[in-house]
Parts: sequence; C-alpha cells; structure tokens
Amino acid sequence: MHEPDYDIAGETAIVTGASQGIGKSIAETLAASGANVAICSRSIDRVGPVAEDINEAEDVPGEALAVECNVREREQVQSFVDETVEAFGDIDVLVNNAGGEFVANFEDISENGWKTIVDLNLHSTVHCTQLAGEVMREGDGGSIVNLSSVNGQHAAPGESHYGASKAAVIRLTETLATEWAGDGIRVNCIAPGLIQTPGVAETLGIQSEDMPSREKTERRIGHAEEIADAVQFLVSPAASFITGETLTAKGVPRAGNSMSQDLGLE
Ligand SMILES: CCCCCCCCC/C=C/C(=O)SCCNC(=O)CCNC(=O)[C@H](O)C(C)(C)COP(=O)(O)OP(=O)(O)OC[C@H]1O[C@@H](n2cnc3c(N)ncnc32)[C@H](O)[C@@H]1OP(=O)(O)O
Ligand SMILES: NC(=O)C1=CN([C@@H]2O[C@H](COP(=O)(O)OP(=O)(O)OC[C@H]3O[C@@H](n4cnc5c(N)ncnc54)[C@H](OP(=O)(O)O)[C@@H]3O)[C@@H](O)[C@H]2O)C=CC1
Repeated sequence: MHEPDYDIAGETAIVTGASQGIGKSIAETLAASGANVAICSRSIDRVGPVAEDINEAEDVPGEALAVECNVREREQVQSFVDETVEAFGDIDVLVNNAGGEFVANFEDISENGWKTIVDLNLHSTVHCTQLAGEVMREGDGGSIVNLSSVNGQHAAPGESHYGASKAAVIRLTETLATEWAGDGIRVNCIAPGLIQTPGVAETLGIQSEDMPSREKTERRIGHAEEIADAVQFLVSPAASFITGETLTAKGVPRAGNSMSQDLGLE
C-alpha cells in the first residue's frame, strides 16, 4: 500500500527570520522532522536562543546553527550560506521567511520607506535564492518555499508597498519553478492570512492569549504552526509533483482579502 513520505531527516534547511513568529515555528518543525536547520535574524542575541532550545531538546533529532544575518545585505547572505555549507555540508531546503511591513497609505510612503519594504520582502528573497540556489543547483537540487501573503494575492488599503512586494514573490516563485525544474529544484509559495506572531501583535495589538485553538474551524486568526506544517509538507517527498504553486492558508474559503475583511477595512 502507498504511504505518503513526509521524511526530511538528514536534510539541511535554511530558514530566514527565525528568531520569532512563523520562521521560528518553521525551524522547530523542520528540526523535529530530523532536518538540520541553519537559521538567521538581524540579531544573534535573538536567534541564538532559538537554536539553543532546538539543540537542547532531547526529542528533536535535527541540529540547529544560528547566524546573525540581515537578509537585505547580499554579502551577509553569502556568509550565512557559506557557514551553513561548512556546518552541514550541503543545502537541500530554503525557506525565505524573513519579511515585514508597516501599514501606511501610498501617499504617505517616502522613497526610502518604499525601498525598505521591497528590499526586505523581495530583494532579500532574491539574494537568498540566488546564493543558496547556487549550492542547491551544484548539488542534488532541493526545495524552496517563499512566504508571500494574502496581501500579495488581493488588494488591501495601506498595503501598496507590501502587497506589491509579496505579489512579486509569487511571480518569482512561478518563474523559478520553470527555470530550475531541470536542476531538480521545486519552488513553491505560501500565502498566509492573518497569523498570530509577535510582529502582528506589534502591528495590530492582537495578543496570544486571545488565540482560539487549532481545532476551531470557524473563522479565526491562525497559529504559526499551521504555516510551519504546510512548509513541512511542501519541502517533503510527499509534495514531489508540486512546484510553482502558491498555497493559500487563511482558514476560510472566502474570495478576496480575508485579512482586510476581518479587520473591517473593506
Ligand atoms: C490587510 C490590512 C492591513 C493590516 C495588516 C496587518 C498586518 C498583518 C500582516 C502582517 C504581515 C507581516 O509581515 S507581520 C510582520 C511584521 N514584522 C515586521 O515588520 C518586523 C520587521 N520590521 C521592521 O524591521 C521594520 O518595521 C521595518 C520598517 C520594516 C524596517 O525597519 P528599518 O529599521 O530598516 O527601517 P526604518 O529606518 O525604521 O524605516 C525605513 C523607512 O520607512 C519609513 N517608515 C517606517 N515606518 C513607517 C510608517 N509606519 N509609516 C510610514 N513610513 C514608515 C521610515 O520613515 C523610513 O523612511 P524615511 O523616513 O524616508 O527615511
Ligand atoms: N503574521 C502574519 O499574519 C503574516 C505574515 N506573513 C509573512 O510571514 C513572514 C513572517 O512573518 P511574522 O512571523 O509575522 O513576522 P515577525 O515580525 O513576527 O518575525 C519576523 C522575523 O524576521 C526577522 N527579520 C526581520 N527583518 C530581517 C532581516 N532584514 N534580516 C533577517 N531577519 C529579519 C525577525 O528577526 P529580528 O527582528 O531578530 O531580525 C523575525 O525573526 C513574513 O515574510 C511576513 O510578511 C505573511 C502573511 C501574514
């Protein structure tokens, strides 16, 4: 009988922006599945403890390496990739998770403000994908997952810079999936709806204690683990025939931008 193969034990995964929120949960999930994870954030004081917790957990087979790396800086990304290969020998999985935004109307976004968000969400993904992708293409191929957003799929007020950058990530995903299929590299994207993270708590003031459980099926804010589980599936052999796709994870089969609808913005 056929059984789905979710096994990624022994693989090496890079996860960017893993000091908190969705990236931290992805790192913990992949490590629990047996992958060695190389994780980064702009501060070793923030990302270091995440790696320590993974390495100290007795029931987590994967190892973790923490590196201070601002993914907006290409040279720092190159060092991060080099340190990963030195520590673990290869790169099989890349999760471009680091990203962020501020909410502002288009007319209130300065040139630097626009560039900051496009740099953070799009150009950082380009840096990591080109530099880690080089290792993957010279090796045995692998799997890349990019974090987009429902704001990259559907418009919302105050999200012009973020939405444009996250929409570009979707098209980059689709294009690379065609270009790198011959190298044995699958490239997919996840578009989350509203997920409870420290970044969202800061932006919207939603606190963790307000969180409904995963079992609840009616409309609710999502858990970081629900995105991590989707990443684990996409990078596993069970998803071997899936590439160039954007998996929307928003908890409700509703057309349009679930996030801005729930926030009462449209
Ligand atoms: C769906 C419906 C909606 C509701 C949507 C609700 C959100 C839910 C979806 C969540 C998506 C997420 O990604 S949640 C994750 C959120 N987490 C993060 O964003 C964490 C990472 N964030 C950051 O590092 C910062 O917030 C970020 C601004 C992006 C980068 O910081 P930096 O220190 O590099 O940049 P700064 O120097 O502070 O600012 C750079 C420029 O941006 C401008 N800038 C900064 N904040 C600004 C602001 N609020 N309004 C205008 N302009 C701003 C500054 O004035 C600067 O321009 P000048 O003055 O011209 O120089
Ligand atoms: N939460 C949500 O509702 C949604 C989130 N997303 C996307 O999911 C991803 C994760 O979001 P979320 O977990 O909420 O975000 P958080 O703000 O909670 O966490 C962001 C993480 O990225 C790191 N980071 C930020 N900037 C950089 C940088 N320049 N270089 C390296 N690391 C960086 C932060 O670490 P540090 O500060 O230590 O550098 C932190 O670990 C983002 O791409 C976001 O756009 C998409 C849709 C919805």
